[in-house]
Amino acid sequence: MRTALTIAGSDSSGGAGIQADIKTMISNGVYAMSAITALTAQNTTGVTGIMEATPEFLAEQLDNIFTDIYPDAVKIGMVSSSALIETIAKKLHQYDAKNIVVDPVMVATSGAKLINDEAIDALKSQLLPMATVLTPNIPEAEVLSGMKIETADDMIKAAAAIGEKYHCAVLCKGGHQLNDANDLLWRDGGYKWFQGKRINNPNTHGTGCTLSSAIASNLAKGFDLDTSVERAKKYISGALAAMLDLGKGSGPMNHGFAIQNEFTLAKEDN
Ligand SMILES: Nc1ncnc2c1ncn2[C@@H]1O[C@H](COP(=O)(O)OP(=O)(O)OP(=O)(O)O)[C@@H](O)[C@H]1O
Ligand SMILES: Cc1ncc(CO)c(N)n1
Repeated sequence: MRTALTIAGSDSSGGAGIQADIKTMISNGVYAMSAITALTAQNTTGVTGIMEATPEFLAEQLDNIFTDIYPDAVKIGMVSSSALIETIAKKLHQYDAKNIVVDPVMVATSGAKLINDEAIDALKSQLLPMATVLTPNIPEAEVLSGMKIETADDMIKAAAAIGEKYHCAVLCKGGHQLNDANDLLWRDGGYKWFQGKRINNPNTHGTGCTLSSAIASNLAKGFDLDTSVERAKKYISGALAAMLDLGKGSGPMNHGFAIQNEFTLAKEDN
């Protein structure tokens, strides 16, 4: 079985972060591992607290993972401080990690800030150059490119500027802001649109985490980047279309839609 690692923050409400990543990885057929950068106390209405891991303890988690079950792909999500970013960059270099998907998490769906300002420079200088693919939404692409994004053409320009600067592929997500469910992949000097059918579901907590983990899972399985993005879009569309409705805010998706079949008896039990 292929293996994938998420390096991210825990979401106590289970819809985003580490929990979304692990659910996504299982559903996409890979073995999931995690190195936790921070605990968050949050639910669908907001984040009330963040407790960071120490850089030493994050390093220890990564040492245990890489020296035993080597991950075929790595997804990086919420990393709130420059010390944690430096630790991740050092360890991924040391273990020659492959297929690195960086989701430059800055703000939660609920609006809470998940990265310190000082960490954005470290993210740019240390993590982006290691990425196989980077998955910013529009506000994140604006911060990383320094450009305002108002049109689909601006998405192409910003993705190209980021990709050329940091030598990585860039998937700029139209998401809820601009282009409905159409995402732009820039790589190797060219670009391609991935058209998604917009699903009328207000419950989008953790969509960014889920998409990046689905891409990592498919890269781990040996699919090329275009195919991995295609398959990840199909997975997230299915999870949104399952129309789970939990919580008082923007709720989580049903990550398990693809594996809730007659063998799990999940449908009969609910
Ligand atoms: N209503 C929707 N219908 C179909 N696809 C959607 C919808 N909303 C988002 N997506 C898709 O979900 C994926 C994640 O994109 P999104 O822009 O929501 O990420 P994000 O803003 O980083 O998420 P988060 O709020 O978790 O940080 C993208 O492929 C996007 O096109
Ligand atoms: C831990 C965590 N990571 C990422 C996000 C972004 O949705 C979130 N809400 N929580």
